[in-house]
Amino acid sequence: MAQTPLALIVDDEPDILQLLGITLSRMNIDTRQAENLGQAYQLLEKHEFDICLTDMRLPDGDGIELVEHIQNKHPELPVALITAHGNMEIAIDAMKAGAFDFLSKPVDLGSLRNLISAALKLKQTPEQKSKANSKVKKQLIGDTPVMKHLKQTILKLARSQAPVYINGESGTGKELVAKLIHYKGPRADKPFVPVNCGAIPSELMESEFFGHKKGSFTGAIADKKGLFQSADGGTLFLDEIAELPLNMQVKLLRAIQEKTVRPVGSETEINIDVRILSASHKNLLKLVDTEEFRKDLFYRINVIELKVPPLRERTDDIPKLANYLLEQLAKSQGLGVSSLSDTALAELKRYDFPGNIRELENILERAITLSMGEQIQQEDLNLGTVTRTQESDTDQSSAPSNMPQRSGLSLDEYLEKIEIQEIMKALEEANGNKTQAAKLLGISFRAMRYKLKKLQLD
Ligand SMILES: Nc1ncnc2c1ncn2[C@@H]1O[C@H](COP(=O)(O)OP(=O)(O)OP(=O)(O)O)[C@@H](O)[C@H]1O
Repeated sequence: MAQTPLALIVDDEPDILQLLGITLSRMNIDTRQAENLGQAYQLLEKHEFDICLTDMRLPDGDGIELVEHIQNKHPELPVALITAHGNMEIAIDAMKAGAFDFLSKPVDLGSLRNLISAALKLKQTPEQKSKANSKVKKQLIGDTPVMKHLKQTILKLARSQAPVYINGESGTGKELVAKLIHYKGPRADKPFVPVNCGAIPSELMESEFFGHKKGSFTGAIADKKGLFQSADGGTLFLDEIAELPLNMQVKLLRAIQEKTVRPVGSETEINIDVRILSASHKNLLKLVDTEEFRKDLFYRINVIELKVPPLRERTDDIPKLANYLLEQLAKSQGLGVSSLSDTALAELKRYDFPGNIRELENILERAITLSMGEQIQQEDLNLGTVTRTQESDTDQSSAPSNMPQRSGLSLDEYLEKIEIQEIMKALEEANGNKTQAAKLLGISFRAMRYKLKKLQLD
């Protein structure tokens, strides 16, 4: 029979200790209680706990000290902080220090139950772990020190409920990192819902995120669940979060803080339990400075920031990554696995990869076709743009050698010509997919649509 879980609760108010003790025992959880840090440290030495709940203010210190102590001495033990209502700053500090989650006073029973069940799931059996792992079809390849560190951080963050903001250039693997954080954590058996914030037309955003009632606007022919509800119990991944219009940022912040949503046209709020992961290739802090991104939302989603390095900063990963991608491509095309000649590999190691791993995938896919089943040669890679042997490593703004001639054109006409050339190139690389092409160019989907129209390319 499975052992009854054991919780450590730390609070200097005997009434609260008693209340939490009774509540947890109704959930079949045994408790040990401490009224201060000193007692908590002693109990931690004596027992093997499954979860710890601590108040912030204690007679001999604060809850964050306890979080830090547990991080150092018992890193496997999930600890949650109970904070005064609305004190988000402390909750965020606690999560930065390694708290698994937080609860606001007065403690809501539903939230407590969700928190406890997520914490207990961290003690997964090896079978449960491998079942969850099998849901991520792709692996994060890379053995360079930065990638090793990234993989370790992912495992650590998977155990927490803290919001994580993933920053990195287009195609570096931000979505893959988000998926791994979800599937390696206690929410793995609930949905992972990715959403590209730049691809939803602004007039539909509220209904997409929060759902709508039938008849609430023209076209609302039936009730519709929003993305938050679809992700309930799991993770909502807000990709390209910098593209959210300001009015939507306010609504999103409210939903995250209150843990409720109200579908368009509905009178009632619905409770939701969703972990928020977000990503962008832009510098969000700069957008906060220029007031294009709300500071309060920035601090709420950016409790932990994770950087995914560009491929050009870890060229030693290229051989392994290329082989892995060639295997994946062979599988999806039902063909034999191609290999790369030494010169082709050397050429890849010199290339700059502005589109990172997604670009490497595209290059290899094209090269497989060109090599017609033989070993892939340097010329099959067709790397038309500048490689790092031709230009210095640091000068990333250098122009490709196939720039159009300016002769006779005004500056505006010339710039337009370059714009058309770059857009066409990105569209070709993305096989005509506008969302992906926009990503390669580092612009929003809306900006892409606008440019295609303006330049009469659509
Ligand atoms: N380290 C890696 N190992 C193996 N495959 C990877 C790795 N990183 C990324 N990929 C693959 O590269 C492709 C692009 O990755 P992903 O979509 O996660 O990037 P992204 O940073 O979210 O891109 P964007 O900013 O354009 O949304 C995916 O097919 C992904 O599986």
